[in-house]
Amino acid sequence: MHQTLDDHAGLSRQIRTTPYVNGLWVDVGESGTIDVDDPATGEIVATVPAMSRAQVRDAIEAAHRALPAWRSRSGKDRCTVLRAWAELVAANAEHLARLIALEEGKPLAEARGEVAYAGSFIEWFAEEAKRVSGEVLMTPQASGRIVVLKEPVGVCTAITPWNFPAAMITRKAAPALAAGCTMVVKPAEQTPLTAFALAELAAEAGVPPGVLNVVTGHPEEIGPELTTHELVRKISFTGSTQVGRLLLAQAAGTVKRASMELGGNAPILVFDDADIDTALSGVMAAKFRNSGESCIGGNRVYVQAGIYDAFAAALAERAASLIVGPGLETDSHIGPLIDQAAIAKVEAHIADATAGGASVLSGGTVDPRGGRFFTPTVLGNVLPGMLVTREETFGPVLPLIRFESEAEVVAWANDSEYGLAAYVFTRDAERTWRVAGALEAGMVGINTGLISNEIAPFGGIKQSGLGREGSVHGIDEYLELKYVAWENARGVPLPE
Ligand SMILES: NC(=O)C1=CN([C@@H]2O[C@H](COP(=O)(O)OP(=O)(O)OC[C@H]3O[C@@H](n4cnc5c(N)ncnc54)[C@H](OP(=O)(O)O)[C@@H]3O)[C@@H](O)[C@H]2O)C=CC1
Ligand SMILES: O=C(O)CCCC(=O)O
Repeated sequence: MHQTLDDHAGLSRQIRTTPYVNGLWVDVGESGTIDVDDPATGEIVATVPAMSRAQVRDAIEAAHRALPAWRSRSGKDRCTVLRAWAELVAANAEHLARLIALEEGKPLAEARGEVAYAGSFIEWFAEEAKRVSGEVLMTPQASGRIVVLKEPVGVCTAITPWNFPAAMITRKAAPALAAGCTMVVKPAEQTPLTAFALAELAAEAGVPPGVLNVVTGHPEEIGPELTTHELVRKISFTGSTQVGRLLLAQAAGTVKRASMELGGNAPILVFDDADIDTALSGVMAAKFRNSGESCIGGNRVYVQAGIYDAFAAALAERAASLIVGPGLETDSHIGPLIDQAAIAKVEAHIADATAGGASVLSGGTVDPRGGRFFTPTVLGNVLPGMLVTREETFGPVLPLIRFESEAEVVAWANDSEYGLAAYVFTRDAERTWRVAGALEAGMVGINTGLISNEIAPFGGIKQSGLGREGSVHGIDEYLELKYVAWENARGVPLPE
């Protein structure tokens, strides 16, 4: 089924509004429908089928049937298909960006950046498909060899969030397909249209039926099928730590492999010796990218006492200059938040901080536009332990905490069950490596607030997750090692 959207979205293709299973578009959901809205207006822009658990089981079985043919193709052959997918994503970049801006709400410039980011994972893993290589080792005796093979894990499922509707799919699907696995993806219910569009482009690129499937439905109903079906050998999830824990527990029953990209509470440490302009730009980027709706977004900003007052004033000025507006308006810097629950969370964090003595240096309220628009906010004199320093705010609120010593700030930064990203601004090389080593995080940005790219291993420690995505390591999440011990008959020694 096709559905045409209002012209205001400026989409250049017709959009798909139904799940994609085994090469077919599934028109009817046996569990009703799900509305997709434009967070800028609250208007329903599409209604998509909610599949039943049995329909999702069919998708898993289709992925299982597609596996033998896909895994037996050469890495070079899979590379060609993935490369064609990447090229189609690039060719349809503006359409995809507008779709993302429409259903997720992010500013167009950021949506375009996300499409490029999403495409970079497909291109990267297309290349990696050719480089999957094993090992040949000597046995303890001279008469044998150990051959280590890398084989695809098998059928994988992915559950993805709404905040990066394209990139979180390609960061999982591209390495899975490159490795020879097949996949069933369940996108967030707020952003299924981007997922359908990616599936359509994959099909046009030559990804065979059943190799990449997209299902939609109510998570409590279909989630257990994705995490417990015997044929599924791996689950990959990006989202909240709370849901990640639940999925891990469900998957434990059939001992599946798991990759988990979960919540964060990224600290930003700005030392007196920082280059102030670099630090201001870095903090703004780390905090306000995607309107603060990012797991690696700076959640709490520690500023050393010597520069605190001037830094706070400059940040408040920069935040006040950001333009709030619909993602599809080209001059917007901060789009609407995803839903009313997100607004409520932001308000609760601000209320808790101000009740404890923090001051609002900029913003602090729902934007005059109303709806889901929130004014970029800077809070001063925030104290460690306040809600805004403990929980992921996932919104445009930047809390500033004054610190005196390196030891003190490292202890505060590490006082969290999360360990995803951290940022440090300093010009002292010795401090750089000392602090980067001491921070409990999977990723540390030094003098930068932007750390995401396809080349780097993305992932967290502690309760921020398991495994790494992107980089040369990302494909290993979809490969099993098999070792074959080979002995010469009668133990005849082999030549060196
Ligand atoms: N680490 C990250 O990248 C992200 C972190 N978050 C954090 O989580 C908070 C809440 O956001 P939210 O969107 O609710 O995040 P969730 O973790 O609830 O959602 C992420 C994905 O998990 C799915 N899901 C939710 N519950 C289940 C379930 N029981 N079984 C199977 N799948 C499930 C969602 O489906 P559905 O959409 O259908 O509910 C969605 O596809 C945010 O404020 C933020 O703090 C959110 C998004 C990304
Ligand atoms: O916030 C997230 O859900 C993780 C994606 C962010 C990124 O890759 O930069």
